[in-house]
Amino acid sequence: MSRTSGAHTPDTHLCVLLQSEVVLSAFQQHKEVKLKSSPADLVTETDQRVEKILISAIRNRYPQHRFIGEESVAAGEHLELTDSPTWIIDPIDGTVNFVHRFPFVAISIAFTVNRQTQFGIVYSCVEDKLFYAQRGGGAFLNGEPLHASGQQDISRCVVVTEIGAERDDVALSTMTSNIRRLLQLPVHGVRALGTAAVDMCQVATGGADAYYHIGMHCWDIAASAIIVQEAGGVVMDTDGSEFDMMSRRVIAASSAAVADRIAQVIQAFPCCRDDEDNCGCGATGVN
Ligand SMILES: O=P(O)(O)OC(CO)CO
Ligand SMILES: [Mg+2]
Ligand SMILES: [Mg+2]
Repeated sequence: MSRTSGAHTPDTHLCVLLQSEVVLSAFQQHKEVKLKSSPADLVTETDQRVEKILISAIRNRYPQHRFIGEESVAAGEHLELTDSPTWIIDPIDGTVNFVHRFPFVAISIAFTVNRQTQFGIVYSCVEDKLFYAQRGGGAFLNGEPLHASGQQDISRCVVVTEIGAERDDVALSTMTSNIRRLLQLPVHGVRALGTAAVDMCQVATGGADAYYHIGMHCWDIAASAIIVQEAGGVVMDTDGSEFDMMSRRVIAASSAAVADRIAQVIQAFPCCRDDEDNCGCGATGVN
């Protein structure tokens, strides 16, 4: 990468580790909680603060770069992924966990050029686990190489998913029936940690064999998607097509066989793309 469009993971690691101190020091404290799109979509002052500090630190160093940040978008900023160098930031992935002190919360940062992710960093703050991957350079956890399990047989898989923040009937019945369909295959188990970024990183470690979800946003999944790919896993859309971080649909798996099988089994529900304001499907674009 060139000096002007490029950015380097060590700089960003440092930035993320510094901000994790902010997250950890607030973790045990009482938090003022506000609702966003649903009673289960929460934001705290720490989410907003961490995002502001990260963007200002990165902008200082790379003034030409663009940003897509969860809390900036929630505050009304237009969400658009262009060919320009862009940082996609989730300041706290797992805000519900953070509010309840359930110990899985992460800072997630992806960097894209020409809409292609160049590197991704997920720092699981309480666990003190730094996951990262650079395109073509492999995936690592605290400096040690990561490898997906390579499992090919869906009936021997641990599958991770999330309940999500949607509470409408169609989303809830589709989500629960998808879990039921997988359990009936059967799979070995279905898990949910409350943070999509850390869920997907479990696939990169081989601790889980697959993750799927409909309704996450680009900031939840962009960094962990490249971490899964660089660990030898497969990332695709839930309809079996190529992964598109704006589609809000993702399967991350240990192998193409497992990803394909999950795509065959699960059903989708209407969900506006991240980069489409009014798609007309009746579901909200930002939640
Ligand atoms: O806590 P956040 O950033 O809203 O993300 C959630 C999405 O439901 C977990 O991945
Ligand atoms: Mg998130
Ligand atoms: Mg968040």
